[in-house]
Amino acid sequence: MRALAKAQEWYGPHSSTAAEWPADALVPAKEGTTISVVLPARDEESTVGDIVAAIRRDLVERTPLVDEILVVDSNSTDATAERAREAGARVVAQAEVLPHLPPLTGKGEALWKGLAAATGDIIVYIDADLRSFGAHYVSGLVGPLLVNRDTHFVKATYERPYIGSDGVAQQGGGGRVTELVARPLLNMFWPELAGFAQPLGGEYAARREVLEQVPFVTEYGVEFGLLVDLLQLVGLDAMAQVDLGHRTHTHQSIPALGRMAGQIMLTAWSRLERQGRVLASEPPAHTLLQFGLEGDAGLVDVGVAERPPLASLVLEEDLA
Ligand SMILES: O=c1ccn([C@@H]2O[C@H](COP(=O)(O)OP(=O)(O)O[C@H]3O[C@H](CO)[C@@H](O)[C@H](O)[C@H]3O)[C@@H](O)[C@H]2O)c(=O)[nH]1
Ligand SMILES: O=C(O)[C@H](O)COP(=O)(O)O
Repeated sequence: MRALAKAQEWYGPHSSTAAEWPADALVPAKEGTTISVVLPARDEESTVGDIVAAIRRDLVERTPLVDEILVVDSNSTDATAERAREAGARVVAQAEVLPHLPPLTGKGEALWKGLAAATGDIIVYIDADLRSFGAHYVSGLVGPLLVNRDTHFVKATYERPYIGSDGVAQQGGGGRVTELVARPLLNMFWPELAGFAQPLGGEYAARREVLEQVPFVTEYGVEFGLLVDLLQLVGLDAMAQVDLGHRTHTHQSIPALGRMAGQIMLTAWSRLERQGRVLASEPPAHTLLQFGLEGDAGLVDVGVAERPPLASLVLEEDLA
């Protein structure tokens, strides 16, 4: 109960809206701090170009807030890399960053490789499948970091509709894994984080030095793992939330969300074990039996791997 009260106390002083952080007012606060926007992208040729072009136009050319736009091409089989490059991003292939390491897959891997390849002091992660992107997403997320040196991590919140195949938007219907899995788990085990309304959202910003000190779970466990690990590393008062308005993106199918849910549950389990809060007599299974519409069934692996804190790797390589 005390932790939940802490979340409630945190909410007011650590919440703001994007309108409070106009890009041009933030430029003087940079004082030499460099900002990289990193977009993980797997087969996002239809959206990535517009997002990159908007950042370039509004936050590089019109207002000099962003120093680098980096797209991590996550094994795309479409024209994602070309579209991103044409729009003005630097593009790196996920497998070609730190190529001496055995490659892993998934979104978390793309984010970790993006951190390794980007140069900025502040890293802003933005999903490349957004259909509602505006430059205020980036300025809103960096605002609290530029203005308050004690803030280390800023997470977005927004209204998330579900847009059906008929194009009709159902208000508040999006974020199904968020509502059915992630938020219940956080409220049960890390109630201090209950004030983060969109814990799974792909838009957040942080100082490089803190991101380099935490592990990155591969696949879709990455956002859940980062929230829990950063809470432990920097504490709730160094974390903030900014309302970016609304967010629409490409929805995944229910079976795909089932796999995402499994990855998030395994991430939560790994953190409970690491924090000494559960003692397992055997590890949880990481396979999921899923059924198709034709009654067909198949096993899928929802196990997640983990990259170590980037700083530990750099240190190891320096010592070698
Ligand atoms: O192997 C992958 C999978 C995804 N992505 C990219 O990551 C972003 C988000 O992925 P998406 O498949 O669209 O995820 P969502 O269904 O939108 O899942 C939500 O919930 C996930 C779990 O927390 C978060 O990782 C997502 O950012 C969040 O939008 C997109 O730009 C993808 O192209 C990769 O780069 N590599
Ligand atoms: O964040 C989530 O819960 C997942 O991305 C699913 O989102 P959706 O229900 O809007 O597709």
